[in-house]
Amino acid sequence: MFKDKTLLITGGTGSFGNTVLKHFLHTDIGEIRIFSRDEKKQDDMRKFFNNDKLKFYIGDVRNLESVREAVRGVDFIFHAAALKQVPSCEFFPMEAVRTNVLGTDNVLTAAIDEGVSRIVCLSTDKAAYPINAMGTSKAMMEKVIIAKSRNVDPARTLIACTRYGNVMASRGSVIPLFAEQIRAGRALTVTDPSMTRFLMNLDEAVELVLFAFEHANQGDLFVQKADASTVGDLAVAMKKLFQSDVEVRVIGTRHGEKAHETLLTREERAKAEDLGGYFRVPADVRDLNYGKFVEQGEMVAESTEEYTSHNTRRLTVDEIVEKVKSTDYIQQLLAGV
Ligand SMILES: O=c1ccn([C@@H]2O[C@H](COP(=O)(O)OP(=O)(O)O[C@H]3O[C@H](CO)[C@H](O)[C@H](O)[C@H]3O)[C@@H](O)[C@H]2O)c(=O)[nH]1
Repeated sequence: MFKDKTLLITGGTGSFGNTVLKHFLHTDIGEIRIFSRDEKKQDDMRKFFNNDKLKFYIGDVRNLESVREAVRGVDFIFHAAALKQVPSCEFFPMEAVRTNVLGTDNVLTAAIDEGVSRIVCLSTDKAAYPINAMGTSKAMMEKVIIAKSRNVDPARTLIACTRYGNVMASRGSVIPLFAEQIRAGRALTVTDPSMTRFLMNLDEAVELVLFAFEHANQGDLFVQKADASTVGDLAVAMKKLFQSDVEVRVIGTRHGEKAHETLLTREERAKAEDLGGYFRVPADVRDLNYGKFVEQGEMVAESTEEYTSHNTRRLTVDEIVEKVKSTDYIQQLLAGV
């Protein structure tokens, strides 16, 4: 599907963008455009990949004109640009609104006007039953996606969404933090040992986007089934991996944190289609006129449980060690790079 096509990745200098390039740059794809705000990161990538298929656009999803320029002539978009750190969004919620909600609206507006044929947007488990500003802004982003998708012909522009769990070793996340603490011989700062998170690696995150890309109907939301771990077990696994005997110190939860994450709400799971490794949640395509449902009776959702990091399969400490060890970040640390 990608032969000779042009793919735009918003927020493309992040770990997701880099992993997509690892998978795609040497295929028969025509061009990959990286759109982001940071000229330094773009320059590093330009030098690192040194490939004519790769083009760079400086801009900000908050600025529609800059998005329009990058979208011109594009066939497909992976929309990854976001503010995604939970604590910082708690302090600057309007910044999350500007990037995650208004920015997504800009990307979709430009894409629809330009007739981009497929767009996959990246969301997070924190958007399901959100309690923090980051999750709330991503929940609104999902609503913008579905509302936009209702008014566009899928044969011209198809829009889908994916929801991730925690991507292991992503920038600013707990695994690099624990690794640094171990290297410095300091105690591991565990917020709450019983807190759970879905653990995904970057390749799985890209697989999820590609699965959505291939299988989506208009407005669909996709999640990948994933295993989870407690933070306490993650700390034990990191100590085991680095053969360290540093202490573990419990510091209490941070701003806006949930004990457990939800990949599918109960309502979504009731209508989700089980596709083996993935769930597809179709968009609610009813219009605003509920009269016909009242007259003809309404389908009642089955009583299904939500899909959370608490009720999914729990990894053992040894499984966490293996999973964490598979990340490039840890491989490089172990190799002393
Ligand atoms: O010093 C710390 C920091 C974090 N944690 C715990 O480790 C787990 C993971 O924390 P991260 O900061 O790595 O991740 P979050 O769950 O807060 O959010 C992360 O996952 C999101 C997706 O769900 C987004 O990708 C977001 O960018 C990323 O920060 C949490 O239970 C947290 O409480 C600790 O125990 N000690």
